[in-house]
Amino acid sequence: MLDTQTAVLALLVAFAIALVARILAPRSSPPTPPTYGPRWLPPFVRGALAAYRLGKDEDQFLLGLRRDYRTAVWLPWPLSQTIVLESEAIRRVYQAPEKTLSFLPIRREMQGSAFGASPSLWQNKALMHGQVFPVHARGMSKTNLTAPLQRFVAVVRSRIDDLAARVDTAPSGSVTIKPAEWIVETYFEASLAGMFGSNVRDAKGISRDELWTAFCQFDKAFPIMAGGVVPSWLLNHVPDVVVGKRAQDLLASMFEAWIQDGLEGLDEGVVRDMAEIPLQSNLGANEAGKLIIADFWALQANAPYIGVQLLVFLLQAPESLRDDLLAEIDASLALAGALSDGNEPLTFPHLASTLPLLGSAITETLRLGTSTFSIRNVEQPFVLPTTAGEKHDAVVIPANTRLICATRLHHLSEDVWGGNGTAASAWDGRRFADGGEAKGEERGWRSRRARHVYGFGGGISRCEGQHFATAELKAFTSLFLSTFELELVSPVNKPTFGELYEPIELAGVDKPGFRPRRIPGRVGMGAYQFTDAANADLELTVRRRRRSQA
Ligand code: HEM
Repeated sequence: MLDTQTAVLALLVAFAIALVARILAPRSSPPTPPTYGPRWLPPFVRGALAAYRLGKDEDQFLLGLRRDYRTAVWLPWPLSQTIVLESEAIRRVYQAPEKTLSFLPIRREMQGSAFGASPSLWQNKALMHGQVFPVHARGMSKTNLTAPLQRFVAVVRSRIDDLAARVDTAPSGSVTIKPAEWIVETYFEASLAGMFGSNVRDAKGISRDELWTAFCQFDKAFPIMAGGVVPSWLLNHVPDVVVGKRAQDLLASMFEAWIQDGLEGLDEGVVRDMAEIPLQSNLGANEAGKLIIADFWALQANAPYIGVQLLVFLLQAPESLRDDLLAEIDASLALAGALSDGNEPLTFPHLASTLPLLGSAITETLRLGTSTFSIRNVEQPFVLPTTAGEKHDAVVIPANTRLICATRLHHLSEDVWGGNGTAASAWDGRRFADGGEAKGEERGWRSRRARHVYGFGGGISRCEGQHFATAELKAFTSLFLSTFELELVSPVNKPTFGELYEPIELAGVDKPGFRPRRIPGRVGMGAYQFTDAANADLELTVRRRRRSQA
């Protein structure tokens, strides 16, 4: 029989062995994210189901993913990527360096798959990584975009003058315009002149309408060509792609002819620098033309549509916000002074320092008016923390796979944006405007939160055009609002309202708000664009602004 002392000793030894065994035991690595869809279906059916549901209703699909899978989920072929769903996990992705989660190989590949560059250009890693990307990044800095911004503002001023002349000669003193068309066209023309100069169409004799049509056709095909979901053997049979590639050819030949003409009208800048790279590598003017299709597309595919949304939200916002905004704009324009000797006073520093409330409204519009799938190649296994209450405290995304971030979910998160009596889904133009100290807010808290909006994407793939785009939006909106009194013709009681518009809540407004219905299927592509029917329906009454006598 064992005495008590021996028994205690045996227990202590057993405990010590168990402890050592536990310490020495190989740690199990976190599991990979779950796979989308019911277990009993084969993976490709689950993948196809995910693709179908994503295209049908992006928001509903994404919100369902977060409810069912929380941090991340693997979407099988044809999507073949992990989708990251939670805010903290997305932040970790954006913090990761190129060597862990890479983007440059994808950016290079897109030059071929979406913009039509030949393999001799896009597969040339030394040329792309050594010249194209760094030259582009340098060219897109604010200091190198001074002249493009001046040209942009000059075209905006002249289009506003033309509209004002129409208003002045109208017997009623007002005209009704289709704002979605007029605003998009204004941004299109002004930013084209800004970045490419005014003569880009001339060498090939392409009209404004032809260029606009080519852009729309190319842009429609872009998500299919760039998405990498449709296999290449099928791609050239998709009708939108056939039309889009024809438009791509037209754009390439227009840019080619212009480049051969010495880029008439553009003395310097990022577009000229980009065109020089293939020329100096003896790849020819057509290749150079294809390279700058990327700039042309990036310039036009987002900013005009944010411009329309911003105006639609502002014109439905509480009157007090609009009054404060007009006062801010008047002060900014007064400080800038008039155009003198062709010197444009609306410069980057001026626009950045004088329009904080407009800046807040723009950031808020980016929050609710975009959906971006920042994409990465996973170079090394990447661990993501999960949220409280999940079965495991981390998941690992395996190497040699792809992941995308669902920024739309972060933008709709009540945990991040809710509280303060304003729902995350509501548009609040003051959300990022400081001045809440009297309500106990920390100084600068609101403007600091603007960094957490991912309308321009994030991390190593963040939009290189963000400064130019923000300046465009500030310049256009302040000149437009300071010249005219604007009123949206309410579509609310039209029988087609439900079909053409979607509801949106606006902070401080009792009645339901609306915005034009977005194009379905254009998922994760940045700014929402609207259906043609909604664009054609939306109307705006424009009259001269009456300034109150001080
Ligand atoms: C409000 C307007 C704009 C929005 C919402 C926007 C949004 C975006 C987004 C979401 C991305 C991808 C980010 C990611 O994958 O993480 C992107 C990339 C890019 N954008 Fe913009 N953009 C805008 C305006 C512009 C303009 C005006 C230009 C050019 C002047 C431009 C040039 C680019 C370029 C060159 C890239 C690619 C950067 C890269 O591949 O690393 N963008 N933009």
